[in-house]
Amino acid sequence: MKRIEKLKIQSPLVVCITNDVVKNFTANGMLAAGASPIMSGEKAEAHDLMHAASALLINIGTADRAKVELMDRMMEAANEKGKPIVFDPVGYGASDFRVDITEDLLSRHQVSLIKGNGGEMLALSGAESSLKGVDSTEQTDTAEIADAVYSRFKIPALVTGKVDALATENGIVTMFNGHSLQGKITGSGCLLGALTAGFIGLEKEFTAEAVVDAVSYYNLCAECAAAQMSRPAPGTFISHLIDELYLSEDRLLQDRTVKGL
Ligand SMILES: Nc1ncnc2c1ncn2[C@@H]1O[C@H](COP(=O)(O)OP(=O)(O)O)[C@@H](O)[C@H]1O
Ligand SMILES: Cc1ncsc1CCOP(=O)(O)O
Repeated sequence: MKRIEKLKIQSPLVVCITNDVVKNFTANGMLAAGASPIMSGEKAEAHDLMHAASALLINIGTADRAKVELMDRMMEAANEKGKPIVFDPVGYGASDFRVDITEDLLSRHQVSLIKGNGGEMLALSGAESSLKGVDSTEQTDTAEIADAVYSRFKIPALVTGKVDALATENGIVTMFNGHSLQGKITGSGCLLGALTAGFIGLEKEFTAEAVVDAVSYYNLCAECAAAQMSRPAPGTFISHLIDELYLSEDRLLQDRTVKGL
């Protein structure tokens, strides 16, 4: 079965421990694409939720001390049950708190994919980075950044931007789809993290193909969304993007532009 069809039929359950800004947008985007999101605020339900789930998303965008405990318990349960984890270090480098919690969680749990924008991921690699809050102003090539993060952690690394890059033990894949309006709505990268967890969850473990399809499908839907609009602008783009995630099918992936897979 093709991957998009499989997502829509199997609807993998993804536990999303994500930030307060994007919860609603993430849930709507996941549902539209065919996945089944569940958000949680209670660590006591970690084992039950991760038993039923196909994957876990951890996004530190509005983490506080209590949420870090929740993330810790969810990651522990996911590792125990062999469920893949996607980790999104939103705003890494913007504060010592974000750096400390990321380093701690990544040192104590096994993660299948780390994903973030250029600024976050360059900082995570240990280099000087330009980040303004949660937004990247980084000009460094995303492929170079992905490679640097992979070299540091030996965990597959996805770096987003105009060009997206995935680094794994097999080298670098670059992906060229997407629309500039994705950079003008909040939660664009966060939703991609959740979708990626759904695509990896379908396969039960990380595969580069699943991540490349997740990124390409999302970005091609964004291109289609913008093409529907007579005056492309952020407000209506959000609705069109959700609609395209719902309406599009596997054949859309024939239009993807990918190098290195
Ligand atoms: N200028 C752009 N052109 C095409 N796609 C983009 C552009 N900026 C961001 N994207 C896409 O938007 C999504 C989010 O990327 P990004 O803006 O880097 O993340 P974040 O929202 O975490 O800062 C990715 O799918 C990426 O490919
Ligand atoms: C604005 C903001 N502040 C904390 S988390 C967040 C959302 C960031 O979402 P994204 O990185 O996907 O644009």
